[in-house]
Amino acid sequence: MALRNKFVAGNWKMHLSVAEGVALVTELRALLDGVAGVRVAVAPAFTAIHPVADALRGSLVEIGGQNVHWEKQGAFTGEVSPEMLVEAGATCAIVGHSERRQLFGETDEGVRKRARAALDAGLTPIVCVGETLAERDAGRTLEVVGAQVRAGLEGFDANDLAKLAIAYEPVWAIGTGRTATSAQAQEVHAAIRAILRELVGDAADCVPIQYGGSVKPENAAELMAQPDVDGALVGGASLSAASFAAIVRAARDAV
Ligand SMILES: O=C(CO)COP(=O)(O)O
Repeated sequence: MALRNKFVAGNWKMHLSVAEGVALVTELRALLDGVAGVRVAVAPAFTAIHPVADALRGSLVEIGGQNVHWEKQGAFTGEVSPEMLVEAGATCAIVGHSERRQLFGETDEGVRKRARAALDAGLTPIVCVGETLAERDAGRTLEVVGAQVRAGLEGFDANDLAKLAIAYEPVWAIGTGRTATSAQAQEVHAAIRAILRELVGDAADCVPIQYGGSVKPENAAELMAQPDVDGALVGGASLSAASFAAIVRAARDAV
């Protein structure tokens, strides 16, 4: 699968102060010295993006926002624009995380607008999709995830898709210690790839699809050995430089 590099991103969520974040990436860049062929990013809280970017200057580790608004500026209290993220040093932005959808009412339409604006500003959107446990138990996983993918990417062409990533994060696996099996992940990733192929043909093969949900050094290699699992979006295990670096190495080795 030389068509796409593995892409591993750490979502720090509402964790780590500026000092803790800077210390973590200082250790991380040393641990990843010489590790090539994998795209790596960390997504700190907004307040830590600039200092963490400074601490990563000259390293291959990139910075992401945990969310991004679609307007450039204006009366949108609590939001951050794509241009602001770029200025602070970010190169990517998570959009549509299940915590945003479930706790803060974000919709597929908003996710699409955030992804569009991120792309237009030169950021790589990481578009998150995933089913709840009730939806999986009802046999609706592919229907729910498929609908999120189609709605979130409506109007996007092959050029756009070449510049974004998708993260499949089953809600029941996030922060629970309960990982999808590699076969469960592969099934959904392959279904997402099939939808992308319907939308943009062979360009679908270039889109990295990350898996997220209790990814740890112990399960990363098996997950990423699946043909359509192109990396990981890591929560808890990204809060330690050693475990995040181990997951990055697993991605590098799982060609
Ligand atoms: O939500 C996640 C990443 O965005 C996954 O979180 P955990 O790795 O802590 O399960």
